[in-house]
Amino acid sequence: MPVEEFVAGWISGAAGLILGHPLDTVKVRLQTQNVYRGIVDCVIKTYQRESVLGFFKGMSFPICSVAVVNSVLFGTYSNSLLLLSSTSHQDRKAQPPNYGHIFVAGSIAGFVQAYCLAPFDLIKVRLQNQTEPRARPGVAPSHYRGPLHCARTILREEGPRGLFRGAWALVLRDTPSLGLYFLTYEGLSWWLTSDGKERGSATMLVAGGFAGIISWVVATPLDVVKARMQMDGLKQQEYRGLLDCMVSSARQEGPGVFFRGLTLNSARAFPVNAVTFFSYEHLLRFLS
Ligand SMILES: CN(C)C(=N)NCCC[C@H](N)C(=O)O
Repeated sequence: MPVEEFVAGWISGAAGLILGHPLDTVKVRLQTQNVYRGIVDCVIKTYQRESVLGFFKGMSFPICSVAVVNSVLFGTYSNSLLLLSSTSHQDRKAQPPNYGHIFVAGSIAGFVQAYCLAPFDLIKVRLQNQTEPRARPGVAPSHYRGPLHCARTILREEGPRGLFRGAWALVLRDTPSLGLYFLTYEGLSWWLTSDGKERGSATMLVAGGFAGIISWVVATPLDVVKARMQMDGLKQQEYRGLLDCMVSSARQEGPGVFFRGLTLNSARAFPVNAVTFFSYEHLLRFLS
């Protein structure tokens, strides 16, 4: 089992995460809170109330967990592809990719990583949604004082299952969208690289960026449902399940609700995933 795929996945994921977190915070708030008139309004209110630090709420935990999550994603993808096509990362560069195998391996990786990601993502979303300014004397503290306090509080208030709120929506979001993610990356990389040549840095950046945009466009409707399910239960429980969340969100806010955060998801997807694939490929070359 190629260990370097796991290591490269971890480091590249951390690089992408730091780059995209501020936009991710704005997106999560727009998807779950009906108090903003749009992206600019949310950015201004966040800055005024919480300063620039508000955009980085909930980032420390994903920086640690990305080690697990991204190495599981890239490691499972690469090893599933190895099983399906019996070719290593090096051999695959010399022959045309089998797109069916790539989609299936990406979907398996998406399914597996969604389960690892679920509790970390839930904690990130809960912390990102705390709009109180930093704790000061005389100002009421936030419900959660940090990632570990958040995990402990969820366990106490909602039980162990509380940590997996929204996990099904996450699995449904990531299984097909990650199949598409790797399919787009491999397809574009193959198309942009002349026969017999090594994949170039510009190719990695462009293919990674478009893989991010296409997969996030497809993933956004379930991303909205996932974020709402994850916030459900904090005050009271509003939804009876995934389907109920979809139906009542559409009834109350119209079908457009499923595209909330689409612009931000697409805007952050290009740089985040360009950097992720670029560092992943270069780290793999360096490690193997
Ligand atoms: C559509 N989805 C869920 C994905 N493409 N996921 C994989 C890329 C994740 C990357 N850290 C990002 O946040 O874009």
